[in-house]
Amino acid sequence: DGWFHEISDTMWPGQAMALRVEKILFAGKSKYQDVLVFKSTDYGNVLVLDNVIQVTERDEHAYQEMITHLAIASHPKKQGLNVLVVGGGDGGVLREVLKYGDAIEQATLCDIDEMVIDVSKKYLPGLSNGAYDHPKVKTYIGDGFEFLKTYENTFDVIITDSSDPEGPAESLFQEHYFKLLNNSLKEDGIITTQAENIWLHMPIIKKLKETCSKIFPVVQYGYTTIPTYPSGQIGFMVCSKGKTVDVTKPTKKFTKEEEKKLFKYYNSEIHEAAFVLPTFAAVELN
Ligand SMILES: NCCCN[C@H]1CC[C@H](NCCCN)CC1
Repeated sequence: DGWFHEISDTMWPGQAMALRVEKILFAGKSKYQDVLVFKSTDYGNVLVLDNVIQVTERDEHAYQEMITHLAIASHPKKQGLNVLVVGGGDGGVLREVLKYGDAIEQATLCDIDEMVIDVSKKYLPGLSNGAYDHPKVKTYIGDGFEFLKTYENTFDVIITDSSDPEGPAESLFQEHYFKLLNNSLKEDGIITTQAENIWLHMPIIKKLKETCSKIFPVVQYGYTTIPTYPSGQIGFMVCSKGKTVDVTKPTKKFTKEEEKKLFKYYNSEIHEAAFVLPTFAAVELN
């Protein structure tokens, strides 16, 4: 019928986001998952993995900016930042990391699926926006879980930009992974992970917050609004290794002019507002 329907009986039963398809641009199978890219009539190009919408050109900033800046903008360190992205092969998070310019010493990305990086560069070039060719960027193809085991006390910020718990990213939701993250962080280090939707996944979010709270002194669930993810909202678990770090307050102050130039979604007010929950979620998570 010329429409893509994001149907999942397990992850979002009885509902589905539908996008009208103008043209299929790529359809293939990587070592890990089905990869589809189509040109939509109203949301730009769309990347789909195993029938789950990952990014659309029209609304991807809402996710990429918030998962990145809730962490980096609240980090106490302002120079020499060493940032790792686990997953995020589409390159959007990497683009956001580089907006800190000279404050970034090194930006590393580790994604398990090279096909995602290749098709994103080709069909959604605005996401990485050249980040993969930046001198401060290093890219690894591999399992983020294994990658982290080789780094101790190395990163100031680790962003886990993963797909859903069902599929190749399953291990990135387990307690052991958060222990690895903690071990790879320097003091005062901050992590953010994709942490699901309050309308659909309260049990997963609650479990994730409990798991993180065993390991990190600071654990906060913050969220963004985004039309093409199920129920139009998705959150991030933002944790700090430093108990005096308040991840709900940006320490990096951009001017209003800078914010208008740099971002489509993020600003210092929405940074704080992102952690204010509707009552049905607050009673479960606070
Ligand atoms: N760099 C952007 C990748 C974004 N990952 C996606 C985030 C949404 C998710 N499905 C919706 C999850 C439902 N709460 C798939 C992976």
